[in-house]
Amino acid sequence: MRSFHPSDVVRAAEAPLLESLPEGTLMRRAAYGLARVVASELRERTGGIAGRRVSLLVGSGDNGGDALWAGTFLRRRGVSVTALLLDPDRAHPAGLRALRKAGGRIVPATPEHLGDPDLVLDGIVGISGRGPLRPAAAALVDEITAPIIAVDIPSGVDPDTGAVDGPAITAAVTVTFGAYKPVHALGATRCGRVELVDIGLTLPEAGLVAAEPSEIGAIWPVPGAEDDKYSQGVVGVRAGSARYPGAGVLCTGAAVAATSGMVRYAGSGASEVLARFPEVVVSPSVAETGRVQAWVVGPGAGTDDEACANLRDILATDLPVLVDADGLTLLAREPGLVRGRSAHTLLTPHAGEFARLTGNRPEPDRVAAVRSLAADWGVHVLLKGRATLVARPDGHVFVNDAGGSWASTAGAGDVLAGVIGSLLSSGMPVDLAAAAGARAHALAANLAAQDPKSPGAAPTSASAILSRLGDSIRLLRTHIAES
Ligand SMILES: NC(=O)C1=CN([C@@H]2O[C@H](COP(=O)(O)OP(=O)(O)OC[C@H]3O[C@@H](n4cnc5c(N)ncnc54)[C@H](O)[C@@H]3O)[C@@H](O)[C@H]2O)[C@@H](O)CC1
Ligand SMILES: [K+]
Repeated sequence: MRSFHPSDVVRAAEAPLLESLPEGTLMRRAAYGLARVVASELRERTGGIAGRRVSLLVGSGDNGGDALWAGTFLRRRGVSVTALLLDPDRAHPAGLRALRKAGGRIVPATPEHLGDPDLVLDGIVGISGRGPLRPAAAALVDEITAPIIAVDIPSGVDPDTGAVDGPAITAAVTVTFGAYKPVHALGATRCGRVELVDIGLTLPEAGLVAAEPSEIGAIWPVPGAEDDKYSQGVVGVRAGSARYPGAGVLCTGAAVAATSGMVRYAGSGASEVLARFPEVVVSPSVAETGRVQAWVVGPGAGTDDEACANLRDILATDLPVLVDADGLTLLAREPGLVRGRSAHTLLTPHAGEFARLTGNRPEPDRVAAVRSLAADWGVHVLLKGRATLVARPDGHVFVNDAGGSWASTAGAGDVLAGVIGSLLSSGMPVDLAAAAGARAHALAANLAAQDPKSPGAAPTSASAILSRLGDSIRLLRTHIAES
């Protein structure tokens, strides 16, 4: 698992080292690692290091100090370094002295001093930064055409929430120190590739984690020698309606593709489902559906009296239940249906549905928002987005950065619900089922946007995502062999 630690935890972990090590050691350790990444980027991008040009954007804190020290180390490798000071009176004194001694140029942060660098280091603010870039920094950043390497975090992006509320850095690479911070998962599009430099911190267990592909591949259920169609889990899908028959087809099809267990469908779209997936066992109603080990209820299922009665009946079982889409709209009116359940419930809202459930949109602190709903209602919550979050009632959160936004298309949520429902029926713990499903779904969407016969990517569709689920799961499972 990759762990993400908020800034107060990182600061607390730094404190004993700052006490015990000679002054400046920790910063030089960080800056040395940073300089190595910068050097290798220079080599990769320009074919060499000596004689290349690097500009440093230097703010008023230790983040600027890191940049100045990295500039000092780069000078020693023959790089031409210019430090642009945003707040000359408050720039890190020891870092300034060191860079000056090493032959770096030190100038005020104005556009005419930017020059034509090969790379720019963003040392404007680190984990103590709050809010967007201030106007002078924003104006300077606007002029930059060279790739930016962010020091610790991309400035202007909130380190703990990844929220952006105005001008901010978009980096090609982010070099972080001691620990990954939440921004590296929640604001991944601003960070580019993230490199971690170990500075020897001892950290507590994290409350925000991301599963590695190999870990998901390793837990994905596949049939064993003793398995039959029932032993692998049977999922019931109550999705689709006369108005939205496609939701039933997509959700059920995804459940079929995700595991080898059996899929039962209950609802008015049975003939459409059967026409596309003859392996599904259909019945016209929830009451007539045979035994299942988990339910998915809600995608395109409507909000009429019958849909409401079905939701009640399904939630009255002692089985894990995933509630999505129309099911969430109904729940918003009657949260009592899930609050008292003894079995697990997983709610899978997008931001708008989240607002319907809680009265507030989840931004800007999506992690806090999802934790609060999970704890309040005693449920698991999967909040959809570029970074999908899965919160347990105890506050533990999985994050999955989709690595692309191709899944932002109609019906993609129905596919996600089917995948996770299938994993739930296999007996997988709810948070892992949700995290694994989110990962496989995002990967399938990225695959669907690509074409092996031509480079690049193009918009895709829920049906195409469904058709690439098998490839996605195969890819996740091959990571087991690789790692
Ligand atoms: N403490 C240490 O020894 C180490 C700290 N490290 C670096 O230190 C950073 C944290 O440094 P600091 O706590 O000094 O603070 P920062 O450098 O993150 O921020 C400096 C100051 O910027 C101001 N500021 C806040 N928001 C701003 C904004 N939007 N625009 C402009 N200015 C703003 C504030 O006055 C803040 O105190 C880390 O991110 C990391 O880069 C690393 O060198 C590792 C070791
Ligand atoms: K920074």
